[in-house]
Amino acid sequence: MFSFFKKKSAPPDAPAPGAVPAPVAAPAAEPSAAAPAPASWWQRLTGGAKTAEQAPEGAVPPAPAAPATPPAVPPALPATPVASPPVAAPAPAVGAPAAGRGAMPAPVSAATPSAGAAPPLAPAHVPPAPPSVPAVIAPAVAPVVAVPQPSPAPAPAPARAGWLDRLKNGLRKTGSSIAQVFTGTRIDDALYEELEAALLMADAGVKASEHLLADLKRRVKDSKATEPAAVRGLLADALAELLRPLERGLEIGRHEPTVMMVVGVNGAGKTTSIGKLTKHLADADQRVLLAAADTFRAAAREQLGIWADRNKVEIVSQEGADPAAVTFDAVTAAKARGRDVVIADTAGRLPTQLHLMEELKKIKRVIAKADGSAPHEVLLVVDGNTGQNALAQVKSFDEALGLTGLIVTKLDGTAKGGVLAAIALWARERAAGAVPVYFIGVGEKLEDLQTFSAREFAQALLE
Ligand SMILES: Nc1nc2c(ncn2[C@@H]2O[C@H](COP(=O)(O)OP(=O)(O)OP(=O)(O)O)[C@@H](O)[C@H]2O)c(=O)[nH]1
Repeated sequence: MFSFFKKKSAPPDAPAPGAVPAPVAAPAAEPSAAAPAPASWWQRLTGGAKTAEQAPEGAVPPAPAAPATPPAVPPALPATPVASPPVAAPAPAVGAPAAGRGAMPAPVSAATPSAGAAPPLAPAHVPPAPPSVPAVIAPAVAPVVAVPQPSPAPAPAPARAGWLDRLKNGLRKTGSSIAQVFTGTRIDDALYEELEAALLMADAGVKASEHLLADLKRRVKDSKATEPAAVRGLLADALAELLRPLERGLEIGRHEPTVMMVVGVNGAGKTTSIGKLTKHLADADQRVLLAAADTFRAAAREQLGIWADRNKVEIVSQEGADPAAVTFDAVTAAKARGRDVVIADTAGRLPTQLHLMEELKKIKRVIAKADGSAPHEVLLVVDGNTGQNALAQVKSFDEALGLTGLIVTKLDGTAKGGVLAAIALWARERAAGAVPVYFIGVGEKLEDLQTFSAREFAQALLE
């Protein structure tokens, strides 16, 4: 079973979890500091917050024309929202009852969008009614929230074993694997030198390699270890400790909707990761709306459209439009329709392409005009194959946009996974705190997007 999200911990200023009421009639208004903390997706799932306030897709108005440019100020009603044509999608039956996951019937009351709140924007296609809350996990009691814990046990559950093997195989693809260093009989300078070389080969970089070696020597001394095999265990501890600040679960539900902006260089795996993420969100009864903010590359829009069709979620997409305008309309529509999550897929770009980086900043600014608290996540997708270059990308995109999370892809095919140690070391010095690695990609299949566990990753790197 794919375990994707952790239960959200209560925000520091929120009332005690038990006192958090399920938002039974949440409007699409921007959250204010004084408002009670909204329930997480998990809370809504277990607290039954999906209620009649949801406008069924049957109430979606027809598609008008798209704006040429993003509005300068956030209008209550966008004058000309995006009309995105269906992307080779068979139109699902409008108003059809939800099938599959839930035991409870889909909402049937079609709330007509109010004239003052709902923008007349239409999605590329209208998915069936949202899946209902499975009865088996809908207790009426207030939900319990818990802080995500790093997995303490090195022995993975069978479900994780498959992808862990792929991760290990990928990370093993170096001529001198780190594990080989510990096959000798003595702990001496030669062992440490070999280890440093192996860490550098794994693209941990000079600073992180030196940090790990110094930490390891201290641990060896403290534990009075005498066998190289024991040193390997101590290195796993040191690495897991270094990586731990990167381990944090993605929270959904603090905002309605949670708006995510996904950025990265060309081919990093943005669209694929969005597709996988969308699938898992949809499976968790989250109503997702995608924004195809790569408006110039037809293939990019089509690829996202295919994921939207597959997952039966809405997409806002328009060829040649301003990416910021498309994103603005997507956020506005999601707010009006009470969607849970908006994910904006942006075009790939190098951080050195300054005009394109300016475009990303503009998208971010315009999202904030549509929803003052958004974007709630600015996610950078980096290709693990790029090694130290991934660190450079993280730094550059962070400087331009202020990242809130990372997705590191293609770790199934790289020997350069050590770069995560370099990212972790950099994150220690970051004024705004560590940027978490929400997910890692270990293949092209749906189940190959996994949550990041510092301990598991450390073990995999050292095998
Ligand atoms: N092996 C492997 N391949 C991946 C992974 N994630 C993505 N890919 C592949 O990487 C390629 C590029 O992925 P895309 O999702 O198109 O990348 P993108 O960042 O959206 O690309 P642009 O839109 O051109 O910027 C595709 O062939 C994906 O299947 C992963 O974790 N492992």
